[in-house]
Parts: sequence; C-alpha cells; structure tokens
Amino acid sequence: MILPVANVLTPEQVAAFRERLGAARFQPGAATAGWHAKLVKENEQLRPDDPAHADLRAEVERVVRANPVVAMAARPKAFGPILFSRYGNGQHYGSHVDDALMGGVRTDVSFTIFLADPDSYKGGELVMETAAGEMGYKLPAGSGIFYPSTTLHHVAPVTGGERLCVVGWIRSFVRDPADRELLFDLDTARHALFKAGGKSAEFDLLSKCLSNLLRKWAED
Ligand SMILES: O=C(O)CCC(=O)C(=O)O
Ligand SMILES: [Fe+2]
Repeated sequence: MILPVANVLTPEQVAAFRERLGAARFQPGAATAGWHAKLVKENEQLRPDDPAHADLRAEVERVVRANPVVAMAARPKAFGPILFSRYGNGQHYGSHVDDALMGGVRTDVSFTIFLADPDSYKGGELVMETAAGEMGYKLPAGSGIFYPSTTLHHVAPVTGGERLCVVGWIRSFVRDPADRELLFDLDTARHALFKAGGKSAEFDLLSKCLSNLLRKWAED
C-alpha cells in the first residue's frame, strides 16, 4: 500500500526543521546509498556528525510514532536511518530499490516527509514504479508518503528551486506488505464501526480478528 499521510509535521514544526537545516552542513548523498543506488543518486544530505542531526532524527521518530494513521499502516517496531535530503536545480535520484538492511535494521516501510512548499520548486516528484504504471507524488510541506520498501522508485529531476525532505525507513512488526494492508483495512473498518455504533458485538468480533491476526503475524 502506498499511503500519503497529511500533516505528519505541523507548519510550525516544518518551519523549525527548515530553519535548523538552513544553518547545517550537508554532504553528497552518494555517501549513504548502496553500491547500485549510488550510481544514480545525485542530491545532498545533512551530515550525520552535524549537531542538528540527532535532534531532528529524534523529533522525526517521535512524530512518526505518534501519528495514528502511520501506526495503523506501518506498525513500527524500530527505525533505520533517517536522512535529511535536499535536491537543487538539476539534481535527482534515479530508479532504485532501497537496501533490505540498513544499519542492521530490516527495511519494511520507506517514507518521505516533504519540507518544501510544492510551489517553491519545479519537478522533484517522488515516483513509484508499479506494475500499474508510474505514480508521482509532490505533497504539501509537512505531509508524508509511506510505501513498501520493496517498491522501485525514483525522484524526478528538480528543474528550479530546492526540494527539501526527510527520508526514513521503518522496521515493521509485520513483514509482509499485503498483511499490513489487511490489518490496516480491518482497523479502519473497526474504527468506523465504533464511531457509528460504539462498542457493539460486531466491533468486538472485528477487534478479535485484528488482534489474532496481529498475534499470528507480528515478529516481536
Ligand atoms: O527524496 C526522496 O523522496 C526519496 C529518496 C530515496 O529514494 C532514498 O533516499 O532512498
Ligand atoms: Fe529510495
């Protein structure tokens, strides 16, 4: 499931991130890509030794964990690397699949949280390459897209302005994207049922199915 999530960061948080990143030191992005992705990666990233890195990383983990939609869709167990990337004029990231293991963490869900207003740069769509065709995403600042790390994807060339974003990886309690989607759908239906009729017998049955499927599939 490829899931756009609105307002992962508030406008105030986006502004604070942008201010902190504006004063920080960046390095060529190829430093943190796998050997094949390196060949097509042309952007810049916040240096991991910059003092801003640890603070912003902690804040990203906090907001992503606190987001109820992400909790239902991604079921995060742990976080892999978190990168703060910028793409200037002409920069892009060609087609690739993310490494399966990053820093010893299995990557199940990849995400991008946009930090630049879409009107402030040209191009720069994050494009999912699926059997159904290509789908490009260029979301408002503060919104994020969460997608299975199994997906081929690329970032289209930026042809004006600057694209700034957070990129990260989640190790999920549930490895299989189809299983995560099933749990997400059940949970969504369960919430709607609760809203319409409270804690009914049907709600309890759905809750039982959800809990028992999660118990079957979760790797704790
Ligand atoms: O910049 C993005 O939105 C995604 C970058 C990406 O695919 C990656 O860092 O692996
Ligand atoms: Fe990627």
